[in-house]
Amino acid sequence: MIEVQNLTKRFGDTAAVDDVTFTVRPGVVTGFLGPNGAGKTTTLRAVVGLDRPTSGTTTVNGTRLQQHAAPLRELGVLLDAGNLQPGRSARAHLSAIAATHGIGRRRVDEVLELAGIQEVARRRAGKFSLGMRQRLGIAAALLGDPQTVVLDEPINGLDPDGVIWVRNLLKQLASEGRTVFLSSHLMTEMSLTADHLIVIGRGRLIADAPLADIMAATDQSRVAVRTPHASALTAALLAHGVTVTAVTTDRLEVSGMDAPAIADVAARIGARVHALTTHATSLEDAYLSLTESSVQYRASAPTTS
Ligand SMILES: Nc1ncnc2c1ncn2[C@@H]1O[C@H](COP(=O)(O)OP(=O)(O)OP(=O)(O)O)[C@@H](O)[C@H]1O
Repeated sequence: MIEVQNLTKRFGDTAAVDDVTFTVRPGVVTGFLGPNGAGKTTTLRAVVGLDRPTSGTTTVNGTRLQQHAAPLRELGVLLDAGNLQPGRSARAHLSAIAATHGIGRRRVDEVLELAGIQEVARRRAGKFSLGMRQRLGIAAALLGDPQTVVLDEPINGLDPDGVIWVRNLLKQLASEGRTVFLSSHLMTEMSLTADHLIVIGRGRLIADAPLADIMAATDQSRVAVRTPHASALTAALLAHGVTVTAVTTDRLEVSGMDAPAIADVAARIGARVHALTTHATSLEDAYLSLTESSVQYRASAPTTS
């Protein structure tokens, strides 16, 4: 369990994190989302003891991290996969970390195998691809068989196999009753992996809820309609109070009514329909609507000439 209580972290005049309180519970995968500069890394650095908060507290498994006798056994961390000595082999890297906690060679072999890098264990980590470094970083995070894991962007640079591996690994860790907290900018992957989401923007908490609730609260599902009778169907649909957008002369986008109901309206007025395609709300839609007012760095829309 991770408990963040009234966490504030200032850098000069900037409040990178501003009075944030949340709990990350065991047994589920919790995703941490927010626009660039929202304060995610600052929060994670405070949680893992790398930064001292300006005010507020963070605890891991009920205790301040500094007070744990063997922190690696409590908390596994992946914050910066590039942070390793390039001349060392993967095995030497893990062995050096293991030695600080009296963790034996057998566990080093176990995590090398778990991360799928035992074949390259003797190669210099400096020669590793980003994906292999990520795997090595995750192996290091799991060395102490920790009850809680914190991973910042763990799927960066991974190939599709690697992405699926991380997804299954995190779900497995959660199903064993561990606390799993990860940040990622990759919405589709987050929606496939996380059960619960914590969202921050401009240093403040925006949402702390199950993924399903966040998706349900932003029902932006829409139906694409292909019809040679677009104007007659538009008029009939508008009479039902739904929103209709003409995409091309024979394509409409409808929100506020599901596909069967649209088909019924079309049948009643004798409008032929060639295709009806439902686009469900994506986590990206839900996320954008949640963070709309808290995006600090938004690119302006491209202009068309
Ligand atoms: N060491 C630092 N010194 C000064 N300002 C900092 C420092 N670290 C972070 N900040 C500022 O704090 C704010 C939050 O940054 P943070 O890196 O925590 O955001 P983030 O959500 O992790 O962003 P990203 O998604 O881009 O990684 C930003 O305005 C950033 O410029």
